[in-house]
Amino acid sequence: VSVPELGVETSHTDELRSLMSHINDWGLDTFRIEDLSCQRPLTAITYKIFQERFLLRTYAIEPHTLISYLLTLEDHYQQVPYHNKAHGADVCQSMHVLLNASALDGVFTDLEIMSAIFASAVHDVDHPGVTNQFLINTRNDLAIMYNDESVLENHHLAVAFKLLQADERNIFSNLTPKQIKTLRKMVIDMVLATDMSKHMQLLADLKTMVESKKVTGNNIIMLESYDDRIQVLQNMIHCADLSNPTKPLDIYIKWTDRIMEEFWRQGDKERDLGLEISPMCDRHVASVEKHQVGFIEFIVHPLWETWADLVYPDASAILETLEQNRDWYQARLSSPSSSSST
Ligand SMILES: COc1ccc(/C(C)=N/OCCC(=O)N2CCOCC2)cc1OC1CCCC1
Ligand SMILES: [Mg+2]
Ligand SMILES: [Zn+2]
Repeated sequence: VSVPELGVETSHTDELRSLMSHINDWGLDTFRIEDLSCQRPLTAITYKIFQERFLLRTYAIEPHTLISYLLTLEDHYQQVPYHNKAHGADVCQSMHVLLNASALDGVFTDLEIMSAIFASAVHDVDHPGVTNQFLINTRNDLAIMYNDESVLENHHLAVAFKLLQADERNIFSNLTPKQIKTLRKMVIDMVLATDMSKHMQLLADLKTMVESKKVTGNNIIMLESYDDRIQVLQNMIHCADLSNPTKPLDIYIKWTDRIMEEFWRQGDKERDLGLEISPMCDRHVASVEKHQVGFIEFIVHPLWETWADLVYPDASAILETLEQNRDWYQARLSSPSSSSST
């Protein structure tokens, strides 16, 4: 069974191929890839990364099996404003770039790298566009199923692994049982770490690691235990998940428009249900710029500053862009407020 060169059927092959040649660059325009890939950004990007890292050869993965899994995975992302297949594709590509930090050169095994790319691609599959708290407050079946604990993140994992059970989609069929066991544990640990309620603990542990950072002669980070290795991978997927404010401003603004629309639709549901409207979810009380400045000040910058310390100087340019973007939103705060999309 033959597969198209870029993994997806498109009439824009030349343009898509040229865009894909920037797969290793921070700030790749996921929205343009969404259009050029005929609405298949997750399949196109993940397929390219697997090829770029020779993972099909290393793990004897059939191209059509990988495409079949990725297309089905992509179809299981819901059509919600933010947590859709474009976000999955964006986090996957961002993780791919973070893994290339020179401070991490040769640190992770191929299995750990494949686990990280796979975890990123699947990390929000079947996201319903509402928060864990909303699912808990409305006694949603998912909250009942997962006893209010990391409800969404447990669901994303269950869906991702269930899709692997079909032979024609089982991309890990040629891994040894031990490899599959290790990959499954690492993917679970990484996706569960994208639950925002784990943020403070993750960041505290990362800071401790940075303070006691051990490096080799040429500034490569030394990670001896599984706990140390998975902690770095968990922080990487968390950084990738919270990377929108570190991207070129025009791309960041598009992500802001999407997350706000998703939050406001949740607020609309809460209003209709007579529930208290969650913070930032009331479209009639919008302060988009203020919330983004707060998000960067209290969550995103502390995380990325610590990450930039760990892999110094690899993430310095990213931190620079984050600070410029914060200043841009800050400046709009003091001037007469106008919608963030203009
Ligand atoms: C571009 O703006 C944003 C991008 C991403 C995110 C978040 C929180 N991503 O976190 C991953 C888990 C997640 O999505 N959750 C779990 C907690 O509740 C929120 C939904 C928030 C953003 O902006 C928010 C904050 C300031 C105004 C709106
Ligand atoms: Mg998530
Ligand atoms: Zn996410």
